[in-house]
Amino acid sequence: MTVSTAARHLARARVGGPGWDFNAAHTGLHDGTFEPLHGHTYQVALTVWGEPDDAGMVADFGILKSALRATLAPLKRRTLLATSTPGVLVAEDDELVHVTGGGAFFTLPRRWVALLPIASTSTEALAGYLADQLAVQLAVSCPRVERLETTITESAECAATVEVVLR
Ligand SMILES: Nc1nc2c(c(=O)[nH]1)N=C([C@H](O)[C@H](O)COP(=O)(O)OP(=O)(O)OP(=O)(O)O)CN2
Repeated sequence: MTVSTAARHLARARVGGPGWDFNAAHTGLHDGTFEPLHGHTYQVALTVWGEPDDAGMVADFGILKSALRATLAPLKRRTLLATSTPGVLVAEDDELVHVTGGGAFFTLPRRWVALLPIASTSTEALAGYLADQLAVQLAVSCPRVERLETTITESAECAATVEVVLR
């Protein structure tokens, strides 16, 4: 006997996880003060939801991995600096980036830095940055994706997840 159902299937596809690591430095802001600059080996994952197509896919894993890889590439082995932190001035010239505020003043070579238009480099903020970048890309390349979620794991015990609803 064949059992059929008219229920709409919302499928979830996931890429990333173990093996999707990148190293970066950052400094979190705690009570308005920068903590010392330090590094993490961040691990990332991307999950998408949507109704599968006739081939049974919500989005091709290959396209999802390419989008995730492209989004991570500018962050790898860089110092991640937020450019929209209240009370912190980030100024750049061709060679250098100068950061003033949060109880610190430091200068780094421009090529070592990824400037991110976010308010902090907390794990949550970084997950939100990735989610926003991926939402823009997947809205074009994966039109069946209705919702996405990025997770960044900064250590065995600390991770953050941000969700974006596309439509
Ligand atoms: N919700 C969040 N909390 C904290 C974040 C964050 O991004 N989101 N970040 C930090 C620090 O910047 C740091 O990266 C991690 O701190 P912590 O886990 O406390 O790590 P430590 O090694 O310093 O602490 P141990 O107690 O030795 O594990 C803090 N909080």
